[in-house]
Amino acid sequence: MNDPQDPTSTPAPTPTPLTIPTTEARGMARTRKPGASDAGYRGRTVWAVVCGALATWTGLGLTAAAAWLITRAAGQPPLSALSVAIVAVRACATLKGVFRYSERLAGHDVALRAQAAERGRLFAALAPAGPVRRGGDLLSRMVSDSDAVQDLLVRCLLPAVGAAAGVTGALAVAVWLLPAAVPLVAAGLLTAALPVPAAAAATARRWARRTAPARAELAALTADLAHGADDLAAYGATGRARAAAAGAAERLTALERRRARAQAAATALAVLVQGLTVLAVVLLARRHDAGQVTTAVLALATLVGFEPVLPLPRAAEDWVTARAALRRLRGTAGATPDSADSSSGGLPAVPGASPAGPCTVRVEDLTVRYRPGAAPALDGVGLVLRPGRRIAVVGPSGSGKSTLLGALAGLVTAERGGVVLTGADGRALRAGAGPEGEAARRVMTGLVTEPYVFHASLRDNLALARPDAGDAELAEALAVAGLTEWAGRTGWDTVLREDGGSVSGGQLQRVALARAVLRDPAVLLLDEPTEALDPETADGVTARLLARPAGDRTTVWVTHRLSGLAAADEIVVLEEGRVTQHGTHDELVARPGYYRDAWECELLAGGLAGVGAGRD
Ligand SMILES: Nc1ncnc2c1ncn2[C@@H]1O[C@H](COP(=O)(O)OP(=O)(O)OP(=O)(O)O)[C@@H](O)[C@H]1O
Repeated sequence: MNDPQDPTSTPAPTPTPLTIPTTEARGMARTRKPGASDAGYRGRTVWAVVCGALATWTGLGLTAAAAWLITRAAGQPPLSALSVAIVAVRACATLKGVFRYSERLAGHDVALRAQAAERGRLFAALAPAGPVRRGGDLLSRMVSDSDAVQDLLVRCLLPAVGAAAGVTGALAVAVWLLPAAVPLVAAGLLTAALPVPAAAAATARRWARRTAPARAELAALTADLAHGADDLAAYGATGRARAAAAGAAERLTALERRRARAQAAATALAVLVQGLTVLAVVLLARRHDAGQVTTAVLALATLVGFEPVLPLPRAAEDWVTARAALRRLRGTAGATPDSADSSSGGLPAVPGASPAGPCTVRVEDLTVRYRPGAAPALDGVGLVLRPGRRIAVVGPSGSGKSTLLGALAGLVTAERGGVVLTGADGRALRAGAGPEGEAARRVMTGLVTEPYVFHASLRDNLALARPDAGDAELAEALAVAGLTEWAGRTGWDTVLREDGGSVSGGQLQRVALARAVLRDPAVLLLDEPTEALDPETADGVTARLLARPAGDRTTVWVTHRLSGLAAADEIVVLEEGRVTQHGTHDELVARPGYYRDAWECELLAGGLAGVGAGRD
């Protein structure tokens, strides 16, 4: 989705496959020297700019020479008197085409390379943060905003250079032929080149503010239509939802039409200035008795000098959009772990770096309230999660389990207290937003948001969590999630659908789980990893998760299902936002309370009777 708060946000284009580098490509990317590619960009950009200017000047030369040739030829002079002009016309015509072609080639080449590099940088910045961002947002930034890098050069910089060349060329012709016309030509060209584009940019900003809410509304209704299609059909509400989306589309179209009219008015104004300037130049040349040839050449050179200036209002509008997109891209990269390394977050030792070695997590008086006045979702929770422990969090629905995991992942803001992660090196980080929180999230993350599969291959969907993972590690993560057989049938390189349409709910959940397992952070957070699975599969996944050698890794997982929790080192029971019980399975079933009641209910439900009998 686009950022509805950002007025210059543009709708995300049709999703294209999210191409995540394969192992080999990632290797190549690592070995490429950044300095070499930067120098390559600069060289190509300079070449595009030079060719653009030369194309404009040769175009001017072509018009001036042709005008001179035609008006001189009217007087039927000897052919030899025209030969230089004939050669000039041919040379300029050929060179103009060559320079324009070279400009387009070099410009688009560097723009597409820069765009690809920007997407690579963005991906590299986002991937280590783990599965904490929604795919739509990621895809929008990968596809839509990184287009801005391309637009900036092709639609903004090159037109601006062309306009500057046009202005200087036309002024040079005026200086050469009729210096008295210079102020007039300069005034006309600068009016079309400066205030008109500035006005167009201001108008673009104003209209963007008006269209952004309409676009956000349409995006939300369209997403509802796509993602909620089954529910809408089940309740006979598809027609209503379609009508609402169509209404939003019409409102947006009406606004866009008015915005296009404003854009056309800016271009028309520039054309009007062009016409008036040429007319004024002709009148001035006549007053100075400049002669037919001079008047014709001067008028046509002025006319052609305006040509590269006319696209400037459009370029100014594109500049507004591109700048906003670049700001968003910088914001994304700025909030990523790589850039977080440059910020201290008020901590000692290496600024912004994650704690090293085994990590201890202290949850101190954690109180979370989603709305002022509402009951707290967490109320003074205090816990110490030691390295290497496997800790299950259980409790009734709405007791605050997901909120606790969200707070550990730094996705939930605490009203009071907080979560502090301390590494073996003594370095402490507070979970939350900002660079410090990002650094904490690098080592304390996992499956904490709704599972999501990207429009990418199974391999790339997994590699999102660890781009440098080898095939053996990918296969191991899949095995823990119980997806080995499915992966064998589906194929590692089959593209999965972004909306999860090509995988079942349970498979989607397990792909996300495999991703979290592959990431293998020091503190692995899992929010109901077996939620969408049948009891037998869920038990298998839990058993494999708990059977993995823990080492120093702490695993915190939220679950409703108590089967298998005998293997957990600790069980935390949350009720109404408070920790009411804390101990091992055996300790908790021996005490009256929520855990024993829930355990007995599970046994009575029948599915676990065998497991319970086996244990006892
Ligand atoms: N985004 C939110 N906005 C407002 N209230 C919320 C939000 N998320 C959770 N809550 C409220 O906070 C409380 C705790 O919710 P939470 O999702 O953490 O519980 P839970 O134990 O994970 O529940 P479940 O087992 O049903 O997933 C609930 O009363 C819930 O309604």
